[in-house]
Amino acid sequence: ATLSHARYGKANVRLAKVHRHAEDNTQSITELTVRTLLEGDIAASWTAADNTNIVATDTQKQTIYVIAKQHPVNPPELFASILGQHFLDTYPWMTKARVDVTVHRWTRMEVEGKMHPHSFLRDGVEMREVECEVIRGEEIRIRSGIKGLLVLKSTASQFWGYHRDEYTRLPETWDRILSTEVEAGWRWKEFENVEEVRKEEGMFDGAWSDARRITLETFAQEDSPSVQNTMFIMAEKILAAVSGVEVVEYSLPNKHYFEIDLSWFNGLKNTGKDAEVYAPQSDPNGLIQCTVTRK
Ligand SMILES: O=c1[nH]c(=O)c2nn[nH]c2[nH]1
Repeated sequence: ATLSHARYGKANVRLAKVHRHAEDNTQSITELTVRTLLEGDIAASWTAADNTNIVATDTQKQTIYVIAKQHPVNPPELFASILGQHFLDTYPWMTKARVDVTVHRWTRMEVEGKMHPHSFLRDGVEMREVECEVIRGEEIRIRSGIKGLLVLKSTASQFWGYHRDEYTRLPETWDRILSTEVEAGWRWKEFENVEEVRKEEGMFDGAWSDARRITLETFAQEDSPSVQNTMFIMAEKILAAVSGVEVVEYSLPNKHYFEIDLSWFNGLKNTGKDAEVYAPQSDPNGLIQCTVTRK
């Protein structure tokens, strides 16, 4: 048998970094979940039970804490690049470091009309994501994204004109509830090295807030003819807004809210334009995905 591919590391490494701003006596906090995966001259551990070149996953975890202490953890794209490069610089037999960083929300509290200096709330499970690959002798590849952003609109969503045959039961609709949990990603141009990532670090936060704003605004403002068309418009707008991004991807579940026919109850109308009480569906869900490039 042949070992065709091998990588290993530590997943679900959680850390929180407190930033103390002496200038205005406020503090902020960044909470991350980090995953590292290393590749290189490590096959012997799998094939010959020789662990000589294995940097223990615990060592990788300890390294994450040290690098988070010694370097900025924001923007997460820069932190992931620094961490990935550290592994290649420190272990010459490693050829690739994949570092994934998830940023959890701690939104500053507003208390008595003022932004509180050191209190925050978790306003949603929404996460900011970064996937970074640092490969020896190649450019740094970074993909940023949003996950878990749950949205719903109660109208201005349609779905009609689709193929119909003997398998089709779904009635066409010009007015439905639309809900999805946004999973969006944007792939950056390649970076020569960590220094180039650092030089352009200002664009990552802007891209994330542009992508989030565009997603929410487009979702709300489009009288959507389908999930397909609306997500394509979102992707087009992100490409137009963020010059450093080359590819935008969306994966949107269609989290259905079904109308409930109550006509069995003395003819009670609750479908079509009379629909008010709906049945939210945990499953199954539609799943609509796309990749949109500049050209
Ligand atoms: O927006 C939608 N796209 C689809 O492809 C689909 N299929 N069923 N409902 C749907 N809604």
